[in-house]
Amino acid sequence: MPAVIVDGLRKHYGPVRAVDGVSFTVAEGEVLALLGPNGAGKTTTVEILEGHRGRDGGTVSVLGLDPATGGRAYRERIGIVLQEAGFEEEFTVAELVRLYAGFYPHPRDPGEVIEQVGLADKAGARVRTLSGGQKRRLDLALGLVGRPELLFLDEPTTGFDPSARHRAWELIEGLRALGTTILLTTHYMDEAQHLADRVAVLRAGRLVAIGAPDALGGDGRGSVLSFRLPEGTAPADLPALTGEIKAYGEAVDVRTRQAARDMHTLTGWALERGAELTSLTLSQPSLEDVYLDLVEDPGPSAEAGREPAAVGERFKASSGTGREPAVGDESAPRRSS
Ligand SMILES: Nc1ncnc2c1ncn2[C@@H]1O[C@H](COP(=O)(O)OP(=O)(O)OP(=O)(O)O)[C@@H](O)[C@H]1O
Repeated sequence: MPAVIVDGLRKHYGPVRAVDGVSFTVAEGEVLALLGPNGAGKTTTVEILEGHRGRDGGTVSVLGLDPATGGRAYRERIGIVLQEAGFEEEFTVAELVRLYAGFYPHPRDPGEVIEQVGLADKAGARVRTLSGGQKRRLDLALGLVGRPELLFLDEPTTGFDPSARHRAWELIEGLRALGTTILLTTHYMDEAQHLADRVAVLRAGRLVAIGAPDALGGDGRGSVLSFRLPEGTAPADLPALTGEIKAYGEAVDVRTRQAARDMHTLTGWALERGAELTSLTLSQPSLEDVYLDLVEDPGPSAEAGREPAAVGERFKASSGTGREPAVGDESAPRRSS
């Protein structure tokens, strides 16, 4: 049985359809990354799964329980790392991690967790003296200490320096290796690519694609033909290609589904001119390219009533709106924002 089953989930705030009929599953031990622009509905979805927001429709099962009614038994089995945690500032790091450990029946060793997140030298420091990135690491420690079966990570490395980010990734990979199911939100495509077994892309409250990071978009992704313009030529001089041409100064990218044909046209054109095509490469679009296609493409009218794109389909989306979330206030253990 999947660790998470979400079916037809809906949450509306007046006219705003924050989550508008979203369905997906997360397998036991899987890492799923929820992606989407600001206001797409990621936090709302995650907070419903955490049991911190109510829903207006649909069914949700997490670890076999309904988060809305699972109570303490449910909260003891999950870990939550929030985007912006409010801390008990006068505690020391060690005191706070120990305090949280006390909320759970089978906690990890607080000292070990502090070490794992790289705060050993700050164990005795008061929380208010920590830097922003160090507070985020403390967040992570508090999410881990209860030995959760399922961990929710809301933008877990925002504000981390590059080495702290890699350390956090290693930590998350370690948890995955131990069989922890992880649902994370992130705006970093490299993070999703690195950590996630699958990514789900939300846009304006709807799921527009779900699949492995390398397969998102499937055959529909096409290829990217990249080269530098030969000297003395402009993009306007290029021959007609089947793919879409984008020039960035002298660098040109062609997104194409007919790579052989476009490559042939292009190299023929260069040969005729006695020109060289330097840095000519053929590659797959990055997760970021595919993501931007998904969230930037046409207006909302194009997606009404659409099902999430199966891998291999063309999918469309446009960006969501900004948000001012009012975080639900039910239930401990959870820090207030
Ligand atoms: N408590 C609330 N009251 C009213 N509208 C809300 C509330 N919470 C969220 N919304 C709206 O719901 C939509 C989805 O917001 P949500 O916070 O889920 O987006 P998100 O994908 O997490 O965004 P971000 O990347 O900025 O964190 C937005 O339009 C937001 O303004």
